[in-house]
Amino acid sequence: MTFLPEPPHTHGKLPRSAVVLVNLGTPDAATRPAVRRYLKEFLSDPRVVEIPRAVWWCILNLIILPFRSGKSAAKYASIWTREGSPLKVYTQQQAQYLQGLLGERGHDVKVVMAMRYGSPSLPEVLGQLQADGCERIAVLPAYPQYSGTTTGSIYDAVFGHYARVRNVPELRFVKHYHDHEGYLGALEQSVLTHWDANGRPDKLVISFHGVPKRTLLLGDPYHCECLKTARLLAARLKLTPEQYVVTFQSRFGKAEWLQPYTAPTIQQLARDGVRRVDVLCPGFTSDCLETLEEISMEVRHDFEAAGGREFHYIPCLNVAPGWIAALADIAEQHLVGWPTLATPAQRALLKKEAESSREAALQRGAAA
Ligand SMILES: C=CC1=C(C)c2cc3[nH]c(cc4nc(cc5[nH]c(cc1n2)c(C)c5CCC(=O)O)C(CCC(=O)O)=C4C)c(C)c3C=C
Ligand SMILES: [Fe+2]
Ligand SMILES: [Fe+2]
Repeated sequence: MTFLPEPPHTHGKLPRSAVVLVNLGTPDAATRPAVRRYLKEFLSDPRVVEIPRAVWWCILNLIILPFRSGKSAAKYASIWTREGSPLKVYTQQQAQYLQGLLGERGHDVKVVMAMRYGSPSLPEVLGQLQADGCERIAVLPAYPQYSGTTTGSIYDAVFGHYARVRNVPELRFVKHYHDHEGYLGALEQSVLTHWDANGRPDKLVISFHGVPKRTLLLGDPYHCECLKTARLLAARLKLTPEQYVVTFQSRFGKAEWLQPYTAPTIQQLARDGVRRVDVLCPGFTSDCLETLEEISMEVRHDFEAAGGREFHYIPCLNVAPGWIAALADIAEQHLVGWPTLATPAQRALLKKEAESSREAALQRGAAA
């Protein structure tokens, strides 16, 4: 075992703190080879698929990758933007706005984003932070609900990277924020804004990404955290149990996943005469393939084909100001005790930097 080379040490240089916002990852392009590369890395993770390795290697390489890559690439093409994959574009913007807001709150903290699969990879980003002199790192997964398949896997990748590093920084990990006031408040605000503009549905469908049911039986808290998010959000929206339903989407493979499944539930609602459904996906903090294609295209079509009249997809939190404020609150709660608070002169500089980064982001948005 050899360790990675250390960056040169400079005496007297002030160590900095950093927040790494980590999301799942996405292909580099909406093409068959790029999607195949991404799926191979993602689906080879033993946290994601818990089948004996030799058996899974055969299924993955001989069946899944040859058949799924092309189909998935076509789906990605339907949501791709000029700037790239929505998941990556939003995560990048969130990191930028978070850096700006933490700066406005007086913190001298570097905020960067990383992807668990694909690029920019965790080893790449963590290596760069070390080169930049960051000796305190807070890892902030983009998943409000903890699951071993997602958050647990990010932890693995961080530990795996530092297992190869001699001078390991001080580390903190956000585990979950499924019941965080700021997160719930941002969700509530996005639903109310949608309802103010469009009226209310007959049923609100709160759809989370599924996981195999086996993981729940083996102790993964994800299902419980999803139900808690939904219950707390419904209470804020003053919904009765008849006015909303919690479902699980994106089933993969033949095994049973968490139920009820989103698509069949929504089809049944249409058959039962429910005229309008609104769908919210609070487990995703950025819009992505699973929301923009699966929910807003496929499930919308299923609902309408089954006789439903009005289907509304309520977008993810993305860069909503309330969400960026919640991210800043969550980050601050994990920075406690670290010397991130700047002097008045540094604060003025941070404020100026935040303003120019906000302007640059707005100009990029206007140009896109
Ligand atoms: C095979 C098992 C899978 C598990 C378990 C799983 C859990 C899981 N995933 C997310 C969030 C996202 N998943 C996304 C895409 C996606 N997910 C799987 C499979 C599992 N996910 C696949 C094969 C794919 C790729 C697309 C496809 O071919 O269908 C995405 C979107 C990525 C994007 O590029 O836009 C997200 C986000 C969570 C939160 C989760 C468990 C809690
Ligand atoms: Fe997934
Ligand atoms: Fe999907």
